[in-house]
Amino acid sequence: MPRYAQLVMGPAGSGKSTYCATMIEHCQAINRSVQVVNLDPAAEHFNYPVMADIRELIQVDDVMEDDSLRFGPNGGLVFCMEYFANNFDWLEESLGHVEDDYILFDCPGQIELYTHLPVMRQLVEQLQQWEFRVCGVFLVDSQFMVETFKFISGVMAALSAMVMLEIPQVNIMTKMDLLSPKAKKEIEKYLDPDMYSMMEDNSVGLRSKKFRKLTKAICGLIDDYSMVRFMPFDRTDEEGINIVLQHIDFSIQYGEDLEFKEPKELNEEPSNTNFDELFQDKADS
Ligand SMILES: Nc1nc2c(ncn2[C@@H]2O[C@H](COP(=O)(O)OP(=O)(O)OP(=O)(O)O)[C@@H](O)[C@H]2O)c(=O)[nH]1
Ligand SMILES: [Mg+2]
Repeated sequence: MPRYAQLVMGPAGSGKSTYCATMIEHCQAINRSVQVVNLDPAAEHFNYPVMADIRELIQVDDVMEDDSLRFGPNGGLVFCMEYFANNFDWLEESLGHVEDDYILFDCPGQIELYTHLPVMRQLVEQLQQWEFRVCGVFLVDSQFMVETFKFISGVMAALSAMVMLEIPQVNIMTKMDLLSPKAKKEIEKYLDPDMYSMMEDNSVGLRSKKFRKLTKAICGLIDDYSMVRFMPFDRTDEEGINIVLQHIDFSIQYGEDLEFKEPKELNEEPSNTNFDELFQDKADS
């Protein structure tokens, strides 16, 4: 039986932990069993129950306080993640093996983890060895996406992760609930954008010919990978959350091997099933 995982990635503060908490709530509501593993050794608090927490293995504060290491917060985090990569047996033990596992991994926000450090790739390979089908979920804050150049840099970050990890990836624009109706309209063109026309729109502001050429080359690269699509994520919109989840499920073929389960039978009748009486009461009043 395959197992399923979402690797929830994205820059600092993009909403990864909130995404995990929202997904868990949503899955509980639709009666689906999903667990979260916290992989952020610097996390202080999160609003979801965890199945496993990397801080049981190592914490950034301990690394920073260690006199022989003397790391700052970023170096400390990289050290923790490398330590984690050398101790995957801790994760194996924490995960156990439940049939049809579906696990969200809430990752740290340091962007270098997804662009050039090998840790996340090692994690993906390890998960695949444990029969997980892994989908990358890359989050970008919609607040930063309302201008073309910010958008391009967000896309480049998502693209680096995709090229580095070589797994299916779904890109998500978070915090849609914070946008004004005008900004919401504006952002629609960024969800499924045409990079070239987007560049043309802004080329008046480009400083030099060289800069314009470089931007054009970058837009071409993004277009070639055809991965510029973003899905909007509004944590207050259940239907939208469901669409995102279906999209991710589809990319890892979740549900194809599931066995049909009979719904649980109710043992006793609920107490207020005397509908005749109920309607009669209503009609009388
Ligand atoms: N209104 C709104 N706020 C959000 C949403 N997602 C996240 N936030 C807020 O954004 C801030 C950062 O969210 P987190 O979920 O902690 O982000 P993160 O990516 O886990 O952050 P790091 O783990 O520090 O990298 C918090 O104050 C959240 O309440 C959202 O969809 N809507
Ligand atoms: Mg977080």
